[in-house]
Amino acid sequence: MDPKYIRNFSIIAHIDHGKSTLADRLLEVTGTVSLREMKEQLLDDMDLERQRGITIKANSVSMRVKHEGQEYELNLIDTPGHVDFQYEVSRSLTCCEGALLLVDAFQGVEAQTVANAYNAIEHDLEIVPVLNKIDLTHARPDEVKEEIEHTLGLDATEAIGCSAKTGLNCDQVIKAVIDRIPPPTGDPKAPLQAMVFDSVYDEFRGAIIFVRVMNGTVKKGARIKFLQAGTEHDVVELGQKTPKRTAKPSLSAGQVGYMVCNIKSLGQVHIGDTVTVARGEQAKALPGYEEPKRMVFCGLYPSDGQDFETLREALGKLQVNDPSFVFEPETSDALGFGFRCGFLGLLHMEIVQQRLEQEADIDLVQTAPNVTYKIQKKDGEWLEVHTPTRVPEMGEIEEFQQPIVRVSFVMPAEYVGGIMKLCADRRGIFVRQEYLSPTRVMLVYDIALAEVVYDLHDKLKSTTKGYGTMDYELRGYEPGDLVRMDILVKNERVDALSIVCDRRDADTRGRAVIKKLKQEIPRHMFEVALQAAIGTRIIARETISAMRKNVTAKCYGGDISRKRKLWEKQKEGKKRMKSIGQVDIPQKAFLAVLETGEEEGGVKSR
Ligand SMILES: Nc1nc2c(ncn2[C@@H]2O[C@H](COP(=O)(O)OP(=O)(O)OP(=O)(O)O)[C@@H](O)[C@H]2O)c(=O)[nH]1
Repeated sequence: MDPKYIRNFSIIAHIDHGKSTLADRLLEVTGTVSLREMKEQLLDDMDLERQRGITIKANSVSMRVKHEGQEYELNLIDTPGHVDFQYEVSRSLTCCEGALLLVDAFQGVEAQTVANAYNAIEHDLEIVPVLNKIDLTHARPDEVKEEIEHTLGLDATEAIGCSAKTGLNCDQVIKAVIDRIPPPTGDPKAPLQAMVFDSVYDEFRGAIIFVRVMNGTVKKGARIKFLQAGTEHDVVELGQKTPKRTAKPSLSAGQVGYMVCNIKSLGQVHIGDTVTVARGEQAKALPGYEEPKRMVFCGLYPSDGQDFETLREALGKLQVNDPSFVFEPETSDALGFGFRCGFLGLLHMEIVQQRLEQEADIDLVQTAPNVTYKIQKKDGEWLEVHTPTRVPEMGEIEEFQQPIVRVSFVMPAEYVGGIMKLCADRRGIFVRQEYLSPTRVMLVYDIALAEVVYDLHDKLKSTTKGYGTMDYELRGYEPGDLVRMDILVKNERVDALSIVCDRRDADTRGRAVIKKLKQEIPRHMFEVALQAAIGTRIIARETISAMRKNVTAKCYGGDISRKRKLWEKQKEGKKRMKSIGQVDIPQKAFLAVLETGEEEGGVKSR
C-alpha cells in the first residue's frame, strides 16, 4: 500500500472519557465490524480489563475506508489511560503520526489528559482535539475547548464535538484523521526496518509480535533478525488485526501489523527492538524504548506454605504475558517462603494479585507495598533496597535516598485548599498552580513516591468528593530523613511488618500501626504485646489481653454436625492467617502498616 494512503493514530484520553467506546464506533463507522458482530468494547480483550473497565495493554486494529474515491488504511493503536501504564502510551505513540485527544465535554481536561497530551506533543504528533459525550445535557463544549487551549496551548477551534455513544459526528472524526493527520514517511523499497511495539502470548502460536514498519517490506516466509536481541527467525505468518488476526502476504513501510515467528516466550521479545532482514542489506537499529520502571514492590506469600511451587509457576505464567512485572524468591521469618514482586504502580499491583487469585486459586498474604530506596553506607557502598528489612542499621547509613515524583492534580477550584493541606501534610513541595478555567485548577507538587503509594489517590478522591484527578512522573532520588520502623509481636520482630518512614512521622505512624494491629489480631489464650521500635527504642506499645475462647461451648446438647460446621468456619477464617511465634496474624494485619495515624480509628479502604 502506498504510504500516502495510510494513517497511523492513537486515541489519548483520561480514564472514562470514552476511548474504548469511540474505538468501537470508529470500527463500526468504517464497516470494519458490523453491528451484529459488535461485541462491546472489542479492543479490551482481556477479561480483567473488561471487569475493571480499563484498557491495560496496547493493541492495534486496522480499518479500510473509502474517502473521496480513494481507499485509505487507518491503523488505530490503542493506549492505556492509567498512570501506571504510561510507558505503554509512549510505546504506542512512537508508531503514530497523530493522535485524537479525546476529552469528555462535561468533565473537561483532567490530569491524565494533560499528561497524555504532553507525551504526544513530545513525540511530535499532530493532535486532533475531540470533545466526546456532547449528547449529555450538561456538556459544556465551549468551556472545555478553552481549557484545552489554555492548558495545552493547542488550537481547539476546530475540535470535533461527537458522541461515541450515539455515533453523532463519528464520521467527522474519521474525516479529520484522513485530512489532518500526516501520512507516514518511509520507503517500501529500502532495507527492512520495523519497530516492535508490543507482544502478546498465544498458547498455540507463541509470541505474537506487533510491529510498525518504518522502511522496506516484510513477506511471509522471510528470515528476519532482531537487531537488539541478535536472534534470527522465520516469519511463519504476518497480517493485521481487523480486529481479528487476518493473515496477509506482506507488510510494507508505514503499515502496522503482527508477525508470528515460532517464538516460545515473551521473554525472547524485546519491546523497542528493531526488525530487519537476516540476509542482504540490513537497516540501522531504531532508538528503543526505555525499560519500564518498577516503582512499587511488595511481598507475596502463599497462606499455605505448600503452595509455594504453585505460586512460582503462576507468577512465571503471568510474567510471560506481562514482562513489566518482576519477581524473585524471598524468605521472611514471619511468612516463610514467598516472592518479592515489582510493579509499575499500585493499580498494576492490584491487577496482578487479582489475576493470581482468580487464575491460580492460591490464597495469598500480601505485605504492604513499598518503594525502592537508595542507601549509601558509611563505607561508601551504594545499595538499592526493595525491602524495608534489608535497610541496614541506622549507624551504618551515610545517606538515605527516596524517589520523588512530580504530581499534577486537576480539580474544581473549591477543593484547592483541601489538596494543598493534603500535600503539605505529606511534606510536598509546591511547584505551581494554574487556572484551567475560572472554576477548575491544576496544582503541581513534588512529593515522595512513598507518600503517593500509601494513600494519596484515595485521599484525593475523598477530599474532592471524587472530582479530583492526578497523575505523576518520576523526578529522581533525593536524600530524606528516613528511618526503618520495626514491629514486634510478643517481643519478636515481624520482618514483614517493617516499614521505612520519615523520622518526623515515626511516632504517629508507630502508634497508628500498633493500634490498628490491636484491632486486627484476634485475642489469644495469652497476652500479646505489640510494640513499634526504631532500632532499640520503643516508640509505641499496646497489649491484647488474654481470652479463653471456646466457640463450641454454646452447642451443648451434643449436635456434632453443628459443632463441625463451626469448626469448619473457624478453619476458613484461619486460612488467611499466619502464625508467628504462637500468635495468629490475619492477612489484613499485614497491611496495617499503611495506617498514617491521621484520622482517629480511620480504616483505609484499599
Ligand atoms: N453519554 C455518553 N456516554 C459515553 C459516551 N462515550 C462513552 N460513554 C460512557 O462513558 C463510560 C466510559 O467509556 P469507556 O469507553 O469505557 O472509557 P475509556 O476512556 O475507554 O476508559 P478506560 O478504558 O478505562 O480508559 C462508559 O460508561 C460509556 O458508556 C458518549 O458519547 N456519551
